[in-house]
Amino acid sequence: MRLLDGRAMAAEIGRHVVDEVALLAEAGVTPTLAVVLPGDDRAALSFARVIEQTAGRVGVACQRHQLSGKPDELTETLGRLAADPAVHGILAQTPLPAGMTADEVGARIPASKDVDGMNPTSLGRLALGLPAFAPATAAAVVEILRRGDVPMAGARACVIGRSPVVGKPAALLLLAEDATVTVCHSRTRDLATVAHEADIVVAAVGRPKLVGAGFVRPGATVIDVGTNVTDEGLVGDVDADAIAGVAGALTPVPGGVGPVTTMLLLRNTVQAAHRAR
Ligand SMILES: Nc1nc(=O)c2c([nH]1)NC[C@@H]1CN(c3ccc(C(=O)N[C@@H](CCC(=O)O)C(=O)O)cc3)C=[N+]21
Repeated sequence: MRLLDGRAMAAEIGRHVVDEVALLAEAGVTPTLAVVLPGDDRAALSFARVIEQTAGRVGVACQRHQLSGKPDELTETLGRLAADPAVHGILAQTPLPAGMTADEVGARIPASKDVDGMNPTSLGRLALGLPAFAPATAAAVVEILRRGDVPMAGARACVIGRSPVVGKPAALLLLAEDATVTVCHSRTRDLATVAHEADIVVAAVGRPKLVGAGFVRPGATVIDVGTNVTDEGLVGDVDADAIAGVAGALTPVPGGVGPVTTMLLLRNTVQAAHRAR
């Protein structure tokens, strides 16, 4: 089984990001990303730290806005960041405060700063195949397949998970690459059998080690989007040991989708800064 090295791919993308940052610096602009943490969440906090570290390496400025979980505070913060000309990109991390939906939150992020593709307009444009910022995690899935030379056109892809920030946009992006896409979720009957049909399996459900050997057709490519923070550390949605003898290729956790997601978020921020000039 081939391992798809997300760290190496992120480093390669990062070299282009650094060049773009240098062009902005000549114009006196520092690309700036605001990371909003709506409440207390381990996965969200560790993502914020990873973003800050990576941003520092490529020359993107990062602001962390840690909130207390109150919906009003989130609304107010997003309004302020939307109006601030020094902020080029806004990431509102999930999980969101209870009772708030991703589209409701996304609507408060102007499309021009919507570097994680949460605005309903961004998602609608994605669905229509029009240019828009795509959610970074979903974009990372396709970026890894492309850089890993995994053919998408005509391939059968199975996306497990239908969240607005990962599963749904990943399905749209795979469709735009001419894959034949099946979207599975918690109510799917015979999930393993459906996944077993696929050439590409994308696991984005947030259930540690859900995807075992029975889900994977011999030689299939498996993209593990899961970043479950457990007592054993960071664990993916895929049982890597169980599928090692079956899959053709796999993204490891850590070191797979995560680093590419982070770099694409920064690339989007730099692009937003370019467009704001
Ligand atoms: N609107 C929104 N968009 C997100 O993309 C989003 C979110 N909300 N909420 C939280 C989760 C979590 N998430 C991670 C991304 C990368 C790593 C990452 O780079 N992890 C490293 C390991 C880091 C470590 O070792 O701690 C890796 O996989 O190699 C982790 C977690 C994005 N999320």
